[in-house]
Amino acid sequence: MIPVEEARARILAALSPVGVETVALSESLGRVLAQPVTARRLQPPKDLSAMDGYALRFEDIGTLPVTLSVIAEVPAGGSFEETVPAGACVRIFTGGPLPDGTDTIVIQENTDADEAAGTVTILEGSPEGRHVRRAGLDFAPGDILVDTGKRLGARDIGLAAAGNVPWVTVYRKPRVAILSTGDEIALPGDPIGPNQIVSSNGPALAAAVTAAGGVPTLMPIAPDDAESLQALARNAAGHDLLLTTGGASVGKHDLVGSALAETGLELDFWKIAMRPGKPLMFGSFAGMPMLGLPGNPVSALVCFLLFGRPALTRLAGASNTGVTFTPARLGSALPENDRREDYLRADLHRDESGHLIATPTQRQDSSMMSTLSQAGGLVRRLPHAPAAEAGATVDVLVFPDGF
Ligand SMILES: Nc1nc2c(c(=O)[nH]1)N[C@H]1C(S)=C(S)[C@@H](COP(=O)(O)OP(=O)(O)OC[C@H]3O[C@@H](n4cnc5c(N)ncnc54)[C@H](O)[C@@H]3O)O[C@H]1N2
Ligand code: MOO
Repeated sequence: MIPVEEARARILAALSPVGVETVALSESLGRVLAQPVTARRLQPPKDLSAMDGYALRFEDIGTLPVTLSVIAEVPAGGSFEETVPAGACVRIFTGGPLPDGTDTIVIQENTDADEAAGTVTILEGSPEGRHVRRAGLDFAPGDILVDTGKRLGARDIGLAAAGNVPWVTVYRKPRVAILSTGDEIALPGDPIGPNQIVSSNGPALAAAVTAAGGVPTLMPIAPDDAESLQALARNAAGHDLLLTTGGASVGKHDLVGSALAETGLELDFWKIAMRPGKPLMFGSFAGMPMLGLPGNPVSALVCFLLFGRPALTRLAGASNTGVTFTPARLGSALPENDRREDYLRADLHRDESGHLIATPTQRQDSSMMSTLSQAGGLVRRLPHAPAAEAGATVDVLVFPDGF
């Protein structure tokens, strides 16, 4: 059994990002940048007014009140191409470019306009340069707006758009084959015998892959015979990752490791010091990295979260392949831990003072999907962690969106 951190490091070390493609910015949400987005314009393109008011020469408002003639009107997108002389100003609106000669904005609330006379009286002044957004305040042509390895969110898409970038080069989405194994497994909705189990692993993993930015292929369920298993696994060739579930343990019917080894599986490791998830295996098969998840549904999904998701992140070219933990206070006491690293399903809530409280579920059986679905995250207990009282600080892996 190898430690959890070592298992993840070995998986990540064996993977490299998939190829790239260029997509319209409007289609790029959640995609990972393979080339930086660089600005194609100066933003703002000119010195602009940040307020509705009057653009004037600061030197004209040394003594107040003062009446200036209003010689033009400049809305956002408009312009006044002449130089504003001393004693004059222009009516300007938020986003309007400052004409030459002006350097300061006085907001309209601090003025008294006489439209018939074409004048405005400045009642209250502004410091020099007030309410002016300088050209290039946000960015200049050639500036890197969003860097390689970032998963694009709405804010990044807005920034790229502001930089006049309509296309972006991103990694293509990793393709993941999902092969559930076991004679007892049936697909949801299929005719089902009294001793059969409905495959929760396939649909759950497909959803988890999609939520993590991959494209899942649900393969047919492999029965517990070596030949069918080998044939179905070979059919997955061409995917960027093969996920299997079940058949990973030591029982007579646990064939995944042995059957695939006969047809070229090169195993990197099998068995990790973790609960749930001990029989996890990792290797390469038919040119694909292969992650063999345990059959127990909670074990399969927890292993996906801790190893499959970082693997997908690496394949997708994203830089944040780590697993992030949040400190929380234990809602109930825990006994000391043995040599396996534990991941306990836990209810998460905030107390009146805003502290995150994590209360491990009473029953942690790795077949129980109900407790996994109801939990908010996993409490991590390191190997040999001492007994902990309620209120002690623990690390929690909060379930990500879509998981
Ligand atoms: N003697 C030992 N027995 C077991 C050990 C061990 O170390 N020594 N490890 C246990 C642990 S821990 C786990 S986890 C399981 C993992 O076993 P397998 O990966 O071989 O999984 P299976 O035996 O095929 O199935 C286990 C369990 O999960 C159900 N299952 C399988 N596939 C699905 C699916 N697609 N959807 C829903 N449920 C599924 C299956 O019916 C079994 O009940 O081994 C322990 N045993
Ligand atoms: O590690 Mo198994 O995953 O405990 O059920």
